[in-house]
This record gives sequence, structure tokens and C-alpha cells, in this order.
Amino acid sequence: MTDAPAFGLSDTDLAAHNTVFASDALKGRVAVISGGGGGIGRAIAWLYARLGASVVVTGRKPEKIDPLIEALRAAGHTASGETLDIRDRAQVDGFWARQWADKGGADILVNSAGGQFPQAAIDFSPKGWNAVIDTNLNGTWNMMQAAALKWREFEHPGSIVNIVVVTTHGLYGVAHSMAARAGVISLSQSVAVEWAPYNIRTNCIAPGAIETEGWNVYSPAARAAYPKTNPMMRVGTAWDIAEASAFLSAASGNFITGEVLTVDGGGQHWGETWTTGKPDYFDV
Ligand SMILES: CCCCCCCCCCC/C=C/C(=O)SCCNC(=O)CCNC(=O)[C@H](O)C(C)(C)COP(=O)(O)OP(=O)(O)OC[C@H]1O[C@@H](n2cnc3c(N)ncnc32)[C@H](O)[C@@H]1OP(=O)(O)O
Ligand SMILES: NC(=O)C1=CN([C@@H]2O[C@H](COP(=O)(O)OP(=O)(O)OC[C@H]3O[C@@H](n4cnc5c(N)ncnc54)[C@H](OP(=O)(O)O)[C@@H]3O)[C@@H](O)[C@H]2O)C=CC1
Repeated sequence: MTDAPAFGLSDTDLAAHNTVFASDALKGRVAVISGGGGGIGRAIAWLYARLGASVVVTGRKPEKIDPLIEALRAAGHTASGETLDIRDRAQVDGFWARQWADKGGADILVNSAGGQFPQAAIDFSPKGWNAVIDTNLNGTWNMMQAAALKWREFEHPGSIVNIVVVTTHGLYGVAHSMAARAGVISLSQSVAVEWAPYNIRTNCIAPGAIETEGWNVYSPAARAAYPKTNPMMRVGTAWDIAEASAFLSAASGNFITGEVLTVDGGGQHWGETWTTGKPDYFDV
């Protein structure tokens, strides 16, 4: 069991956390969760499994996904997974081919794989820029298109949720990621229209500061300021995002597509986020 992470919720927490949803809200559905071994992806996997879905978790590192699958199965849920780098289109296509040929297809895709490193934009190297764009924009697109091609081929409805970042104003120190996430949002809105005839819904969730192990790449000083990035003056949990995602994936989201659901404690309306620390210049 992947218990006691440095930040965020453990499997024990996620197995027992209260939910507003009925226990059969996702009964019989198959949900693929990229980045399923990460903080938010793991919460989504637990909630979807607890709501009756068969979950398929993917990520690059087996040491993150294998213990999760084991913990889900030990709790009586249906779970499987594969290592998969979303940046590698051949791997992505192979995964979706196997999913439909041998594993009963899929109804839901949640793209929670993603991330970035904090650095002043002026200092980005070409390699660093490309790593973040390739992961968050190209990788997300690889998963979206590969899933949609199968849904079109099998005339099967589908639902996509992309976990992005709030882009209504800058998030300082991660400009590469902001560029990629704005791309994913616009892409999702465009294909929501193009793919409606195939019965495929595409939505995004924009989280505020959510305490997860992904926070390891930020300095203690930057992390200490996250509760003050929104008017609620606290950070969110991965469960907050999981419940928002379930809302969009379950029947409650049946008439919702092309939407961005912001779950940030009001941070888009008040607050600023410096992932690299706030320069003295702005302390006025
Ligand atoms: C509008 C206001 C609303 C309020 C919202 C508030 C929100 C606040 C929330 C806080 C901010 C967001 C938090 C999160 O998203 S946390 C969860 C996400 N998880 C992560 O980010 C995980 C950590 N990141 C990574 O794993 C990687 O960055 C990445 C995902 C991109 C993986 O890529 P890759 O595996 O290719 O990366 P590499 O490590 O091989 O590096 C490739 C090159 O990238 C450059 N690089 C990498 N790290 C750094 C660094 N720390 N500093 C500078 N450059 C870096 C570098 O060129 C690497 O190449 P080299 O290794 O050859 O040098
Ligand atoms: N936590 C927060 O405050 C916020 C998070 N977000 C976004 O939400 C999403 C989930 O974040 P969170 O769970 O906190 O972060 P985590 O770092 O805990 O999880 C992200 C997961 O993505 C996987 N991943 C990264 N690159 C790839 C890749 N190329 N192929 C496959 N999997 C990959 C990683 O797994 P592995 O290492 O095994 O590949 C990792 O477990 C991310 O996009 C994040 O940027 C947005 C706003 C705020």
C-alpha cells in the first residue's frame, strides 16, 4: 500500500474518505487514469473504483502504480494498470489497442499525468521547455486522440477529463506549463464540438493549490505560501479534485462538454501564486 506520502492523502485515507456520490455512480464503467500513481490521479482511482468503475492506472514508474493496484484489489475493487509514457505516441497507441482488444475497452479517460519544474521563464533551456510542453500538451493530446479514435471505431460513447491549471492569470515560475495548459484548455473546447457527433464529451478541471507529492519540486518557502493563494486561505485536497472529476465523468455530467471546472478556493478571483518565491520588487 502506498501509505503516508510526504504530502497529501494516503491509500488508507482514500479508501475511507466520505463521498457525496452513490456507490453505483460509475458501476460497470471502465476508467483509464493517466498519472494514476500521482497524488490527484490516485485519489481519482480510489473514488472511481469505490463508485463501481473498473480502473486502469498508468504512469511511467511501476513503483508508483503497482502498489496502488495491489491496494485497490485488496479492498475488493477491480484495478489494473500499465507503465506508459504519454509522450511516446507508439506506446500510447499500443496501450489503447490492447485495452480494446483484450481488456474490454474503456468509457472514461482522465488525464492526470503532467507536471513541471519551477524556474524563471527567462532562464528556461530549450530542453526544459520542450520537456514540459511535450508532457503536458503533446502527451495529453496523444491520450485524447488515441482514446477518441477507438471510441469512433467502436461507435462507443466516451468522456475525457483533463486536469490542467488555472490560466485566468499567470502562475509565476511555471510559464512553460501555463502555455501548455492554456493549449489543452483550448484544444478541449475545440474538440468538444468536433467530437460531439461521436458522443464524446471533453472537459477540464483547473485545480488551485492541492497538497500532493507533486509538491516535492517546490521550495519549502513556496509551499508555505500556497494556503495564501486564495481567499479561503487554505490548500485543497486531492479528494476535492476527485469528486469534481467524478461529477464530470458520471451521469451528472451527461450534458456538460467543453467546460473548465475551476476548483481553487476562489484563487482565480483573489490571490497570486509564485512557485519560485515572490521577488522583493512586488512587495509594495
Ligand atoms: C491563477 C492563480 C490560480 C491559483 C492556482 C494556485 C496553484 C498553485 C499550485 C502549485 C503549482 C503547481 C503544482 C503542481 O502542478 S504539483 C504536481 C505536478 N507534479 C510535478 O510537477 C512533478 C515534477 N515535475 C516533473 O516530473 C518534470 O518537471 C516533468 C513533468 C516535466 C517531467 O519531465 P522529464 O522527465 O523529461 O524531466 P527531466 O527531469 O528529465 O528534465 C528534462 C529537462 O528539463 C529541465 N529541468 C528539469 N528540472 C529542472 C529544474 N528543477 N530546474 C531547471 N531545469 C529543469 C532540464 O533542462 C532537464 O534536462 P537535463 O536534466 O538534461 O538538464
Ligand atoms: N497539486 C497541485 O497543486 C496541482 C496540480 N496540477 C496538475 O494536476 C496533475 C496531477 O498533479 P499531482 O497529482 O498533484 O502531481 P503528481 O506529480 O503527484 O502526479 C503526476 C503524475 O504524472 C505522471 N507523469 C508525469 N509525466 C508523465 C509522462 N510523461 N507519462 C506518464 N505519466 C507521467 C507521474 O508519474 P510517473 O512519475 O510514474 O510518470 C506522476 O505520478 C498535474 O498535471 C499537475 O500539474 C495543477 C494544479 C495544481
